[in-house]
Amino acid sequence: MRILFVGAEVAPLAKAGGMGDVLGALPKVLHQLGYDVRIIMPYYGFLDDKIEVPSEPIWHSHAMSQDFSVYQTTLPKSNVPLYLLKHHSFAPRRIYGDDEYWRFTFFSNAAAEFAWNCWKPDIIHCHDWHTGMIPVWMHQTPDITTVFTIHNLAYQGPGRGFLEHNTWCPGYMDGDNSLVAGIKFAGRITTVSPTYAEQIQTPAYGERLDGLLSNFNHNLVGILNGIDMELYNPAEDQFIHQTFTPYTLEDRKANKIGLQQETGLEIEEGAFLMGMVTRLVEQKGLDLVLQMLDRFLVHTDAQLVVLGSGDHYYENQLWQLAARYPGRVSVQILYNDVLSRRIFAGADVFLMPSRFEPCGISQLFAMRYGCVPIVRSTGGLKDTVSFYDPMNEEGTGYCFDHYDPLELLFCMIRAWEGFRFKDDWMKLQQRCMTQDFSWYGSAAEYIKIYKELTGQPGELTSEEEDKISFLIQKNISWDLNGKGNIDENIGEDNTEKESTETQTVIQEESTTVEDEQTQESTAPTDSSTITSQAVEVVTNHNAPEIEESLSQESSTSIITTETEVHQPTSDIEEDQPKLKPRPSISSPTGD
Ligand SMILES: Nc1ncnc2c1ncn2[C@@H]1O[C@H](COP(=O)(O)OP(=O)(O)O[C@H]2O[C@H](CO)[C@@H](O)[C@H](O)[C@H]2O)[C@@H](O)[C@H]1O
Repeated sequence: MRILFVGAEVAPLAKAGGMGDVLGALPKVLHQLGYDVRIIMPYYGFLDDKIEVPSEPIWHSHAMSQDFSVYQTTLPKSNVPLYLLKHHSFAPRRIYGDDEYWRFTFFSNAAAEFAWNCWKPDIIHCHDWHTGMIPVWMHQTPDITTVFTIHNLAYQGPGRGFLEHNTWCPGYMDGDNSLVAGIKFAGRITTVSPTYAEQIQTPAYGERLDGLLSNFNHNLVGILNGIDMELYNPAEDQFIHQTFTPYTLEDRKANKIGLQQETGLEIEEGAFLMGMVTRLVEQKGLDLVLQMLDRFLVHTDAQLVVLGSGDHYYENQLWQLAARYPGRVSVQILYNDVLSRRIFAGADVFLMPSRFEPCGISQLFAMRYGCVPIVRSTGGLKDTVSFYDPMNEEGTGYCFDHYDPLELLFCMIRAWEGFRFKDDWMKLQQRCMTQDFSWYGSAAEYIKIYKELTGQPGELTSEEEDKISFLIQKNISWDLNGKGNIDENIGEDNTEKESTETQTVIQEESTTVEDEQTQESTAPTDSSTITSQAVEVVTNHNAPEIEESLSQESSTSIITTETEVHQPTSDIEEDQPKLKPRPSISSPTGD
């Protein structure tokens, strides 16, 4: 089956938020499971710094009276073919900007031409408003069907008037803007969590489309996002101060100290350190934080580090907060992947009190790095963070229901108290870190949809089921993807060799990013745990064959990785100063 992903962001090459994470990870997993999946994205001006692209394009054509070319390369750390669509409007070194309606309408149009005339897929998987017109155009192409994923209903794209003026709106087209067009004409509509799929059918979350979505609910399904567990692995992450696993949480402390040092916070190992990594927009619940933080800080030893950029209103408010609490509140107004990882690895808790949240990826990264989430139970946050019950040693985070500053305050107080019970806290962190946030389970749901839409039974083969359960086991067991010597237990395995190669590459880059800060990059392991988990893994009778077929895939991946792994992950990030110890308030210019 041939699947073409079309989207504006693809991590680690071009990412402004969570959609980029999805397009950078899900295709890799589908490819690993044997599907011919490819991605097309704009050839942004900053991509040449991040990836090697052949000098000759593979195809030329035109759309909306404009010429464009397509270049072919590979998604970093994978064998997934990646097509880059080149046009002068994408030459500026940014993803979004004033002319984004025109640019992305053009991008969709050119991607449709590509699918009709260059590489014809069975399925086009479209993402957000940027690609909403593709299902309309494909409506009369019977051998190409579409899946349309809504990452955020709040952004709906250009209206009907703009679309009619700039591109082809066929007579049968119906819909007021590009997002609505996608909803009405897609073969299947998906959104990124089951709870959000329910919520958007109600006036409170429907962004005026609740009626439409209720009408289409037979065609709407919520599939939870995952994360790239390989790229975000605290046991191997060379961008953090000290690698660690759930079984070596003592080592995590070095990350807390390092974070306090480089963000200008008081160096206090016992302080309750809260982190936020977020776009600074209304959605993310910043007004709740701003309303109650004074009260919390006055009565506790808490510290807060915020990394984000977005609305000036929130930037200003956060700066003022940092000015009132020097050494206790640090506000970093920038986009920086390295610092985000260090916050996940160093903070004790992660704040995400969102007004609404389609899924949320940041809380998944936080849990993966043992940073306990404090969330409002809405959308995907409700589906991914479970209520912490210390008595029964269950749950993974602190949750509150109503969008109310006092509820957030109580929740933070509970977390601050819980933090004093060190043994329980460590178990809570371990539970967070051993959740399955991989893409495998969700990829299976997408595969079923792709199959149904192409006229096959909407179920997995037994071989696919075996492979997926093996891979899930591998991800949560902290051995195969960590530094365990699992190869002694299940046949031939390239894991160790690969990690050494990857480490060398990343270590080199780490030196540049950290400005000559030297670090010991040991990956601690607990051999007894690893051995017992290894025994668990080998009980899967198909494990050796599956492992062998997968190791072929991943060993080639490493080779393609070398040039790309070490690149900065955002177009915005590269214009930012390198990370150094800094005072607690930073301006966008880094002054
Ligand atoms: N200043 C900064 N520096 C470095 N990294 C930063 C950053 N600001 C944000 N990020 C990163 O960007 C991503 C944000 O993803 P989220 O899913 O949490 O929210 P977002 O609203 O962008 O995504 C939307 O799409 C995704 C994907 O479907 C949904 O999960 C989500 O609910 C929906 O709102 C994370 O990887 C985070 O670490």
